[in-house]
Amino acid sequence: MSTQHQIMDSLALGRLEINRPMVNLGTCLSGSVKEKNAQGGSQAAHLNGCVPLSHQVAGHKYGVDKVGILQHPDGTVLKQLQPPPRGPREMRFYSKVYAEDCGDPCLLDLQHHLPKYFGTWSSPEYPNELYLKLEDVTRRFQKPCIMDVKIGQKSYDPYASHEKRDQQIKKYPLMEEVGFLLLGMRVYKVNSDEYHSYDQHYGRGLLKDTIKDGLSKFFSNGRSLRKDAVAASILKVQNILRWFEGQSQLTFYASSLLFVYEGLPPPSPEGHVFRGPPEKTTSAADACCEPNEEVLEYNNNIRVAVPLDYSLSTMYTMYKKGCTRGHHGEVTAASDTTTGPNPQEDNSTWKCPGLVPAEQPNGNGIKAQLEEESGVGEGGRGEPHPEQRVSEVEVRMIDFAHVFPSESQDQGYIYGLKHLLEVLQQILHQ
Ligand SMILES: Nc1ncnc2c1ncn2[C@@H]1O[C@H](COP(=O)(O)OP(=O)(O)OP(=O)(O)O)[C@@H](O)[C@H]1O
Ligand SMILES: O=P(O)(O)O[C@@H]1[C@H](O)[C@H](O)[C@@H](OP(=O)(O)O)[C@H](OP(=O)(O)O)[C@H]1O
Repeated sequence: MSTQHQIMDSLALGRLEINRPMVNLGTCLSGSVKEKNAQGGSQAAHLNGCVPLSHQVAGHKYGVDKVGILQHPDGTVLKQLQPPPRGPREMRFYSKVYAEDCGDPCLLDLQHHLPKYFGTWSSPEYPNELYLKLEDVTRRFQKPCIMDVKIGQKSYDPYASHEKRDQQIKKYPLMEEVGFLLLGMRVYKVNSDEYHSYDQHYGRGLLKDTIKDGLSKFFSNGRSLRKDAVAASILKVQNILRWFEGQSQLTFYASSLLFVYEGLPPPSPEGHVFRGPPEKTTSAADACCEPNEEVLEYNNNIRVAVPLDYSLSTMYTMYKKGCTRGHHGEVTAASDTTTGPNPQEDNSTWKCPGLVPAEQPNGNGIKAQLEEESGVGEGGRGEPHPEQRVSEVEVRMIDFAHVFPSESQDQGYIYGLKHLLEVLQQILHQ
């Protein structure tokens, strides 16, 4: 039996091993940084029940013999640990933030902006090949529109070789000035029922004066500019900025924000929701123009009864009024059931790493846990209750292969966030 089949087999039998991560971020983050070296190749192309992440919009460096990121039907993704030092560093970052005994309010607050972490996973056949088991941020969306934006003025860390530094600078010389880079996106077009994909080259081609238009493609569904999604994204990014302005213990390089919003249009007055035929995808080098798009202002999914002449600022204010201040002072949509769990309210379920209770060795409990929190019932991608639809935007921080301890604010990341917010505001008010 091939190794791949062995892994598939063990998954089918539910023989998953959830490993308790080694929690020692301090050592890892401050430890010596070795050059990236090759890890033993992974033989698994598909793990049973898992599929390669169809919506992966960035991060294709794994090569042919690597699994990369897999989507599990329980509402999680498995991210293969990258070769050292990146993979272990990312693992220890998650382990620290989600540590069971974590009492640091700053890190507890950070959990709200990250995918939930369920520890590491490996197959019995390949116990040395580790995967990070993470919440699939797109899981509750029917037609997820996804964008990956790398944040910061430097996309290389202080330990990077000259070669690596040059490689990164050459890829996007404007990083220092712009503070962010669009790595990729996938946009659902309601008029054609297709996804348009934009790869890293699209983002690298954006200059200062074209960034706004470049970014607004993410919110253009072929029929309208989704200002509701822009406004909701702004609120989420502002929360992240607030977190960064309040912390001086971590510095992030080459880390991303993952944006997701529901691409399906809101239900018709009769309550019908257009789901469209099965997905089609086009690569959209040529899909950058949206002729005759009108700017409609509608809530993503809730039908908001508003007079036609409502100004955008009124809409935006209305949107904001649907928001409350969360437990940690963060702003969340009133019906937002998707932000991370409040560890102080629920000590039993989300107590940090290792995370998957022993009695759920195949991780099946994760699905129920995620569903319970998102209010999505059996099927995972079912129709959410109308009241939940206002919050159907996610902005989460991902990719922590280059996170280091610090003693000052992360100015590079803050700069990037502020500029990104400026551009989003411009899109909102255009
Ligand atoms: N938790 C998640 N939920 C849903 N999708 C995810 C999640 N994490 C990652 N992805 C998808 O996978 C892509 C790559 O993720 P990530 O940046 O973590 O991988 P990477 O291999 O480290 O990438 P890079 O080569 O850019 O460093 C993202 O752009 C996104 O499309
Ligand atoms: O967008 P591309 O062209 O795929 O470029 C990759 C991207 O910048 C990754 O973020 C980076 O990994 P890190 O962020 O972890 O450095 C990787 O470095 P690598 O070539 O050294 O793997 C680059 O190749």
